[in-house]
Amino acid sequence: MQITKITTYRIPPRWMLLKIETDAGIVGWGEPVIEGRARTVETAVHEFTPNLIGKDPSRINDLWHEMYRGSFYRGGPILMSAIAGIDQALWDIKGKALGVPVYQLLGGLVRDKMKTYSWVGGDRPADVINSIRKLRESGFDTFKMNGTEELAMIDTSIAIDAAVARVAEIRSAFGNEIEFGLDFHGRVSAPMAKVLLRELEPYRPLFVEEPVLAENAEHYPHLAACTSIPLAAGERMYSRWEFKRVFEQGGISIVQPDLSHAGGITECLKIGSMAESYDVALAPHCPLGPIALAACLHVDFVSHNAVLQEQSMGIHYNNGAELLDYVLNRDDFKMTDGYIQPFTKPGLGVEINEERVIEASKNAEDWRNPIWRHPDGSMAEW
Ligand SMILES: O=C(O)[C@H](O)[C@@H](O)[C@@H](O)[C@H](O)CO
Ligand SMILES: [Mg+2]
Repeated sequence: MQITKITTYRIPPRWMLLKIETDAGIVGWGEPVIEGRARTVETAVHEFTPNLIGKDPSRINDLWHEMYRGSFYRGGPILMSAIAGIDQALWDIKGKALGVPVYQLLGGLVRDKMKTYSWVGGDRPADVINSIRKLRESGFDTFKMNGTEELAMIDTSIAIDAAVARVAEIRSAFGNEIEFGLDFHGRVSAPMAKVLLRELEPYRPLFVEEPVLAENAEHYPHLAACTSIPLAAGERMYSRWEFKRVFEQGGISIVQPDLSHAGGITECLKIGSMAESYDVALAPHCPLGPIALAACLHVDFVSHNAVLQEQSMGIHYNNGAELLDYVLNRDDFKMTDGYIQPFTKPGLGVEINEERVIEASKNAEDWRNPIWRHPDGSMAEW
């Protein structure tokens, strides 16, 4: 079999799908994207393309190394997202060619269903109580929200109390019938993270995500030493070589590699198994579309230390299209009480509605994350 064509489709709300065609008529789909840099990743995909046309798509490992090691300058969000989408599509092709779901090619199921969580509260966490109430009706009991709005490097007790009050309100409304993670979203400096973690301790969040920016990872062990709250990170780390330093120094209890940012199924499977050897849990990051989520789930279904899966249904970013809008058969994702059942179809197990994708790609807007500023006019982390 040979790769004959690679096509990319930038589509609302802020995703990109990639289609790899072969001379055997088998097609694979991937989802390479960095939110806000779709065009840059698209260029990176098409820079890899000439070297992929004519190649045997079954040689996923060799193609992965050629894309990764063949670039003198390697790693980082753009190249690793381009590689991720191509890798996902190659696994989709392999599963379809052999007539089995990808997880069967990775050793088969370690679980019968995968637990997911839902976002609530939006960019500026508000109205979370009603959102949680609504989502509980569809069986969810685990949620995630932003832990705070923008925060100065050294902020006030009022700002800290506002963040804590929101969490206290959730606990008093639902007790321990629900669990929730708090995403600090890189908005919190190391000094403020220490204060917030201490004040949040009594409410036992399930985890605190990106307690500081990924580039300040050296703080993870110190922050972990001053709290019992599990710390989570990973969406802005892009390869084993970044994760290994975090495993070595300790401090992170849950890693969240993004299957569309960190080199795809091939790389994230390795990151997950490295994590297991450090007794670190795996909870893949996925605020994106259906192919990204499917790729995550195939890794979850074969990873002993996979504990939770992010999915973007109803997420505050999905304006203009929802998670399953481009999927021909919504039952590809069988969700009951917040759990997703294993795929049954070959490959990634999701049939893309290509007609809808092509239509939507015709006038897809370029999504950009908001630019936030502090009251004094200085840049704030979004
Ligand atoms: O945990 C999450 O989903 C992420 O922090 C998410 O909010 C960001 O990755 C966002 O997609 C960036 O544009
Ligand atoms: Mg996050």
